[in-house]
Amino acid sequence: MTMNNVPLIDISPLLSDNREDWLPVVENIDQACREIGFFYIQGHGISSAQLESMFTLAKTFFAQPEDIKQQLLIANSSNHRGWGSAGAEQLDPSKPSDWKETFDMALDIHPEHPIVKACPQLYGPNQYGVLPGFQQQMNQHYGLLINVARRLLQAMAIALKLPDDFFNQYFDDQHISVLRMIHYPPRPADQVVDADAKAAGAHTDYGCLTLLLQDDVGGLEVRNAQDEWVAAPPIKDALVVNIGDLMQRWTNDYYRSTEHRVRNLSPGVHRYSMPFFVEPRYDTPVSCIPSCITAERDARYPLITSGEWILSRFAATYAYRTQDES
Ligand SMILES: O=C(O)CCC(=O)C(=O)O
Ligand SMILES: [Fe+2]
Repeated sequence: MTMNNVPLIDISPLLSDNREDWLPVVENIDQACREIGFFYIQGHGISSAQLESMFTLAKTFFAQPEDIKQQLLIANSSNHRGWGSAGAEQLDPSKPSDWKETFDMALDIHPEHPIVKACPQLYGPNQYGVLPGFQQQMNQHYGLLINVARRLLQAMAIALKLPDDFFNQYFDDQHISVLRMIHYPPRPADQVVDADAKAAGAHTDYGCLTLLLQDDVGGLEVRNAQDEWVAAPPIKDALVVNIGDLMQRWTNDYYRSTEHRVRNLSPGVHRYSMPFFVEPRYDTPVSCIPSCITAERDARYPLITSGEWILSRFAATYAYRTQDES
């Protein structure tokens, strides 16, 4: 049976002490990764109240005055942290800019730390601004999400016949996962957009996995293996998980990094979402996993490090970076 829609998987058995209980979940995850590259998870253990509180926080954050947010401009950050204004990120270069503002944070590491010296484009301090409790709440949520991600990565390692900690060994205290908050405001009334404009253009994600929390507005669409755009509507308290390009490469294209987009929203509607981009430490060697090199499929990709890969993708996506470079 092939999947036309995005399946829903209860991952709570992954917390069982009995390894046998994990296997059906491992299989379901593996199948979803191979067939559509997208699935919903429930039973992830993050409470409804916690998820709600994050939307409240996002609304409060983005409602701050423009000049306060300007002080956190991501374009002024050497390591890609902070606020991005509407139009800064263009996911589909052939279409008018996405209409959204963003806030990115990751592990907060002191500028003098050796890893920051080694790779200053990906490590270093966050910019939080002045909103009381913001730093704590973001970091707390980041901690909850990385734990869910680690559970999924362990399940994938088992499915791919690797040691349990194969992926997680690269998710120690120096991984480069990013928690992003997104606000899609209504487009200005006088902005001319063509009929197929999107709130977020069609794209794939760069990293290993993305765990997405979306509000109840809807609009997320996923391109399935039959090349049809299918809706991935909000399911209360579920997270949407998808495979990114780096994991596709690591699995020699067995796991699919699937295109997705966000439909243009109705006039006057605000949408909020929070992707957590799960990315291993910058020096992770990514070469095709042995169980993914088969009689039918030779290794398709040479070795690359996670950091090289991510930086090459940043350069292609951000207007402010390409402007800097030209
Ligand atoms: O806002 C959404 O629902 C999706 C966002 C997304 O795909 C991304 O930021 O990579
Ligand atoms: Fe995405």
